[in-house]
Amino acid sequence: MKHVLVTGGAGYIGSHACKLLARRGYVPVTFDNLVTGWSDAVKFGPFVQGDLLDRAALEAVFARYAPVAVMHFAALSQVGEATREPGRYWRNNMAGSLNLVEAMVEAGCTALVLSSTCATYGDQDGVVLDETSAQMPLNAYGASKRAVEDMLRDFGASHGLESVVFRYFNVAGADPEAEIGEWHMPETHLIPLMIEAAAGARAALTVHGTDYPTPDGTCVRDYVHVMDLVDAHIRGLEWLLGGRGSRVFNLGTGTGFSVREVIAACKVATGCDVPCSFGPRRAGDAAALVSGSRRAAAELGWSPQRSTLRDMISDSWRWYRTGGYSR
Ligand SMILES: NC(=O)c1ccc[n+]([C@@H]2O[C@H](COP(=O)([O-])OP(=O)(O)OC[C@H]3O[C@@H](n4cnc5c(N)ncnc54)[C@H](O)[C@@H]3O)[C@@H](O)[C@H]2O)c1
Ligand SMILES: O=c1ccn([C@@H]2O[C@H](COP(=O)(O)OP(=O)(O)O[C@H]3O[C@H](CO)[C@@H](O)[C@H](O)[C@H]3O)[C@@H](O)[C@H]2O)c(=O)[nH]1
Repeated sequence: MKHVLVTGGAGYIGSHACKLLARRGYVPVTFDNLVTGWSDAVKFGPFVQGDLLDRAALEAVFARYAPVAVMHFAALSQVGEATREPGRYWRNNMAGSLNLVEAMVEAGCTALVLSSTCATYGDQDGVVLDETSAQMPLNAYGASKRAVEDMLRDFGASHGLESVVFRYFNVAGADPEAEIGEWHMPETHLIPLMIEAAAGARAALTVHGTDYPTPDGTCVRDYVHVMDLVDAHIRGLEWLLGGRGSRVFNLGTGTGFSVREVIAACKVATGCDVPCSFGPRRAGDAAALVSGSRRAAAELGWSPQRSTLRDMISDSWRWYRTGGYSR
């Protein structure tokens, strides 16, 4: 059995990756400190509770499981928090990833799939964002992710570390079987907050900014279903295990939706009104982030199957109605 080390496997995207890895015959070994994750989300393989900043804990996990590759999801990832606490973001995301990569090199594990983000592109009005676009992050979150990408290039050149870097656009939805889903405490992401408002668990959704240079004044994002996203990760893993070398891929559908459009789709998918209030812009937000690349389709054969607003919202709604990890 091939073990794959999944950092952040107790989190939203990492837990969905574990489910798909297990289904495809791998043993996902979760390494997570539970800073934003849930032990209840670790259902598909062994769990090692540990911190990326603890080098000895990382060395122990490589010695025990000898993973063939690493999927590296563990990070702090809230744009607003990163703007308020840049030091925490640089330490966790950058220093933590350095520890991980050094432990990999020492253990002779040379394949890494990285969660990066379109937040590394920053706010490039009117520019089609593909993998060759300039990276000009607006906040410590995006900057720390760009730095990890740079670090991987150096470790590739000097230590033979091969990496597939995925720059995700906005990830949404949940396991259609509602075994796992998105559950953050506190929640900051649009779709789960909107669902709480639709369910009456929150007084209203605050729309952050209505004066952006977009067709309806609210921010535009490219939403991709978490199951489609983790399917790309398996393809990236197999690309590396097949010896095809380091590569960067955007993961988005190429279609952008404004906050107002997502709210309208929520009303249709759930049959409930979404009470809204309208507030100022949120610090660190770009006006529009939409992928302009077909590289993942062309080279990995990736084809999103559930990334419609209807499916993403319906799957999140179903998961929310089961009670999440608060049950
Ligand atoms: N959700 C999105 O829309 C989105 C978009 C782009 C990129 N990403 C990236 O995808 C990855 C996963 O995001 P998510 O939404 O699942 O977040 P999440 O917060 O649900 O999961 C992150 C996991 O990492 C763990 N973690 C954080 N720091 C750690 C450390 N030092 N040591 C061990 N574990 C640690 C947390 O406990 C958590 O379980 C992140 O790297 C994020 O930057 C997410
Ligand atoms: O209560 C809310 C929450 C969000 N938004 C807006 O909704 C959009 C999406 O916000 P959110 O769901 O918080 O996602 P992003 O801030 O776009 O960030 C996500 O997507 C990035 C890539 O775009 C990733 O890097 C991050 O990890 C991930 O959190 C943004 O325009 C927000 O301003 C609101 O209007 N009200």
